Amino acid sequence: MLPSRSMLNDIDTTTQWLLDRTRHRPKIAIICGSGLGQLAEMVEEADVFNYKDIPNFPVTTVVGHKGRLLIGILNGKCCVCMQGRFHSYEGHHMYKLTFPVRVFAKMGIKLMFATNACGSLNPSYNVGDLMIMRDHINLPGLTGLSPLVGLNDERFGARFVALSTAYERKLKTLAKEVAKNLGYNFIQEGVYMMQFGPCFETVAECKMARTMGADVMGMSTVPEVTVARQCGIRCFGLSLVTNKCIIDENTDVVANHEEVLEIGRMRSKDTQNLVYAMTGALDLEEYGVTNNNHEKV
Ligand SMILES: O=P(O)(O)O[C@H]1O[C@H](CO)[C@@H](O)[C@H]1O
Ligand code: HPA
Repeated sequence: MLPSRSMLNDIDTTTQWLLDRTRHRPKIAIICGSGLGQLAEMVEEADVFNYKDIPNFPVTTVVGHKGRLLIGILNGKCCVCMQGRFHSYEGHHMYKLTFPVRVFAKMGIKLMFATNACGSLNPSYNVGDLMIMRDHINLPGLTGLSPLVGLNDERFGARFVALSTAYERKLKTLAKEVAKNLGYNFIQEGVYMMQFGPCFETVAECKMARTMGADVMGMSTVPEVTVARQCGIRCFGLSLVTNKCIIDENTDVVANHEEVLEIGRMRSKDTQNLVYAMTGALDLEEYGVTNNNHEKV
């Protein structure tokens, strides 16, 4: 279903509903990927909302995605954190699965950190590596499935959105500095390819993706970043390599979601520490935040 005028009005309703129920005024949004939900537990003084209680919010159906929104303080910065995201393969229209991002824009969010689990295509990557997203390839988008298809509400941004600057350069640099200070020797920087899911890729698809320039494959993040960029939100993407994509027809090893969650748990603390340190190091004034009050006035 394409967005209608009334669906666009739902954004205002949901934003106001949340702002009426929290004293916080977040400037940073964080989205937790599969198995990475523990990140949300670091948010202090949190007002917590179950997705099912938030008007117009979709609900999560995937194991490893808890379905809670937390609004509070992370390392001195006011954040909203999605403990669990929505995926197109769950049956959500791209417009609906990115609904929270538009709500965030209305709330005044300036920066978005999106995390995800992914399979690696790049032979030099290892399971457990964290990849800073340099860029993405939007396979569904290139074949006509974009969250920006349909009615465009100019309040959120332009009809035609430039994505050559999808991932903020300053945030990539900051991530590398912070990772170095933390002594991480498992940091990569590369290109994430989104496929629609929910099937893991065939061998031929992996070979195609590698040829096209992808370092990792996943089934999320790109719609959220697309909408965030339309709204002028600066984005940072972090992918945890939870498995290697299978590029050999003669093996019986197969990808599976349990392994994805297990590696997520294994790297949970390291991912948390990186996001925590980055958040603390951010100078929000550089991102147009002049009033850094945490609370409503
Ligand atoms: O992208 P996130 O939400 O981290 O989840 C990844 O893990 C799931 C597959 O195991 C897929 O949903 C894939 O996109
Ligand atoms: N492919 C697609 N999505 C994924 C993978 C994968 O191998 N691992 C985790 N999410």
